[in-house]
Amino acid sequence: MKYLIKNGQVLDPSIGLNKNLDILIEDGMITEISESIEESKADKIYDVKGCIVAPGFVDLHAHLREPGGERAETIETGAMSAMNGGFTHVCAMPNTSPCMDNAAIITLVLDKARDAGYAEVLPVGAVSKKREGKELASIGEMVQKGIVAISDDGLPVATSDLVKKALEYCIPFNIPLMEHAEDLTLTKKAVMNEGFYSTKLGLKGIPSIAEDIIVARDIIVNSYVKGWLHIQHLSTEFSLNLVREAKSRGERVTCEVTPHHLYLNDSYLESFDTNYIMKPPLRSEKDRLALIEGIKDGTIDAIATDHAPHPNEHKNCEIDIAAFGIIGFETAIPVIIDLLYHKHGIPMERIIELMSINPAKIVKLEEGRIMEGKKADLTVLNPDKEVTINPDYFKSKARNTPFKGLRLKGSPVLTVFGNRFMECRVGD
Ligand SMILES: NC(=O)N[C@@H](CC(=O)O)C(=O)O
Ligand SMILES: [Zn+2]
Ligand SMILES: [Zn+2]
Repeated sequence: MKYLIKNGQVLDPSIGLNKNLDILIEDGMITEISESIEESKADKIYDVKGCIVAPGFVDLHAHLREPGGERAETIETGAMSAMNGGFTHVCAMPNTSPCMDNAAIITLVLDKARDAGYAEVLPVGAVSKKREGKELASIGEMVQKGIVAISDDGLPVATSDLVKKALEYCIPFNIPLMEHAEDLTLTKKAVMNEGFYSTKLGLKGIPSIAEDIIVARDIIVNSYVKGWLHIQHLSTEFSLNLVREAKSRGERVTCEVTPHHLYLNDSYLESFDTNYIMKPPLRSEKDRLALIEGIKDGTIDAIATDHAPHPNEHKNCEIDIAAFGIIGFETAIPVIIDLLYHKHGIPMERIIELMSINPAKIVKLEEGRIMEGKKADLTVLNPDKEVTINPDYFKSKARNTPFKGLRLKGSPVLTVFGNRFMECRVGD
């Protein structure tokens, strides 16, 4: 099959490309890019006038739940949902059951992802065996199978000793240790950010220092061993400053933030809706604005969804027993384009850097350049199309989103990865 993507604004900041161009794709490869390509050359034509054609978006942080959590999501539904949201690559966190802590299970995940044939799945191996925080998992063997990072996500790396060993172990493989920064001694039975709203609502708070203490610990260890630390779902102003300072000292520290921590704050908990419950919790307005500053000044490397599907019964319950986490693939582009591009005037190039170029670099992807002779790896989005988010269109099995019914400006339109094409639909 030959596909022609016509009339899009092709934007690839990594090679300084910003031009209205047509793209011809044959057998999954880009064979021609030029100002006007004859329609007769293609079997199928997508006219994407008014849309941005960007290198495929890469999500550094997602939970696909397989094996073990298939009632919430499978690798197939997760990878399909990712493509419907505009992602061509997603990193799968290892908190499955059994946990992704050995070569055999990494192979299983990759086989299932290949059979599914949607977004490419990049597995992240556990730091410790069974994520118990006692001894290192078989990291070397997992690297051979294709893990792109290690993380005990859902939990912090348990001890300074383990952080040190894990960072040292990763140096020859040149992969990051991805940290879920939460000091568990400070977060027991807590449900939301500690502050004005937790006091007002009478809910037990998760203090911002629970995150900051672990970020500080890890930065100290990382500067000592000269490793590569990546902070996951960073949510506080203080942690952001720690990362900013580490970067200014030339240390190798990268970080991601989620669309929900950029868009929402802890005041939304007044609704008592369990779809506002996640880890880290939605923070104060001051923290949220600091994160937007971090987007503007370059401190933040990537936007990652932390797509965390849960079955309905784990959310349809009292707030203090609800599961933490929300789905994110299919709302990321509308939330980010509406907020960062339209409301904060952040250039589209910077958004593409945060959602494609930088995350692709972190997991060392070769694809993604919009050039003749390269594999087609594209995210097409319409920045001016308004959508009312409607989970009925979602490909994810789960429905735990706080963005249902929200009207947002910006929508994914088409995702292309090789021969895999998906026309996106996330709302009306
Ligand atoms: N973010 C969450 O609230 N939950 C994640 C775990 C995690 O990312 O820490 C999950 O696996 O459900
Ligand atoms: Zn986490
Ligand atoms: Zn996570």
